Amino acid sequence: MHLQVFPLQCGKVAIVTGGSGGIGYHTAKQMARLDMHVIIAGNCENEGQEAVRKIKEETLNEKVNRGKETGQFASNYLGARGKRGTEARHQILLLEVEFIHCDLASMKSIQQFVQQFGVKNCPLHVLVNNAGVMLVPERKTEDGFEEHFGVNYLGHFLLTNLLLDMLKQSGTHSLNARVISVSSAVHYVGELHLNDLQSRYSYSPHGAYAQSKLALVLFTYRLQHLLTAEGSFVTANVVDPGVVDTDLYRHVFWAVRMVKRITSWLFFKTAEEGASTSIYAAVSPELEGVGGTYLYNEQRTKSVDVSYDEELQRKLWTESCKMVGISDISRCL
Ligand SMILES: NC(=O)c1ccc[n+]([C@@H]2O[C@H](COP(=O)([O-])OP(=O)(O)OC[C@H]3O[C@@H](n4cnc5c(N)ncnc54)[C@H](O)[C@@H]3O)[C@@H](O)[C@H]2O)c1
Repeated sequence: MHLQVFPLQCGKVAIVTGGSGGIGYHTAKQMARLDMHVIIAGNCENEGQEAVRKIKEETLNEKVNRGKETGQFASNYLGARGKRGTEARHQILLLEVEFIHCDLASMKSIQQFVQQFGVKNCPLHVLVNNAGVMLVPERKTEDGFEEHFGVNYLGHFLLTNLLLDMLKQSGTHSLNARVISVSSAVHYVGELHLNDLQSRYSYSPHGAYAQSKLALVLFTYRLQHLLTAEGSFVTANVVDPGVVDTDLYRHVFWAVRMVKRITSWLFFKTAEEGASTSIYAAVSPELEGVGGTYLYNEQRTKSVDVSYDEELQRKLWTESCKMVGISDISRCL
């Protein structure tokens, strides 16, 4: 698959949830390649730090070469020998990619993450709501939400709302801040049970996963509606990465996993290919000022009919505000 090349994004800051592995890792890495400052938000410190180390290692040489070409980077930083050179190299390694703990299954952890990020006092240009779980056994998040709904949707709903002011402050007329939420083609068969969002009365892992991904689409369209209404320079789009060979399938029945292992080269995208639409949504100049779209294979396409139901979008938003206890409810309506 052809991966597009995008202009450098120097000075921009991005958060990628679940950036320690799979599609999120390659999204974070590609953004770091484009000179963005990337924060990986994840629920496992070891995996997060390992991802940071790998991204730095893999992107450093490219940056050095690019710097050599312009003659600036190398002389300013890496051209320096001895102690100054070591210090400069160290400084580069400290910058540009970092991990901050954020467990989307815990509202407290999400709030702590936002606080920690806020202390940095830096702008926020791109938020990629990428993290997700699929077909996990029936269980609840720390706050008692069904896990697919809680992690895939509600955690991102809260995170986005808590970061919204920072995104609004960072977006400009010519360079909008962007919110990208990673959904799935499974949303086409999803049903939103407003009277049973927690799947209390009937639970199936497939149904719960599909509902969470449909909720992300409805959320994105409602968010875009609200942002447009108040004239914010922030856009929200939703992405379908396709069928991608990652750890997401670890809870799938073992026989299916065996078949997947044998046939993955035939039917599955690599994680790097799977990240391409998220990156496109995050940085493509073609999408400047464009929001409320469903993107697949770097193209705009239609999501399921019910996702355009504005009444349903509004009801889900209101219900979500109640569930996460956002006090400033006027902002949510
Ligand atoms: N792989 C596919 O075929 C496919 C298809 C459609 C959509 N998606 C979506 O793409 C996104 C990325 O999935 P992937 O395929 O890279 O899977 P993956 O399992 O490799 O990555 C998921 C990431 O989410 C993180 N995560 C899980 N629970 C978390 C929590 N409580 N808090 C914070 N982070 C958490 C994991 O640590 C991991 O980094 C998911 O939203 C998934 O639903 C994937």
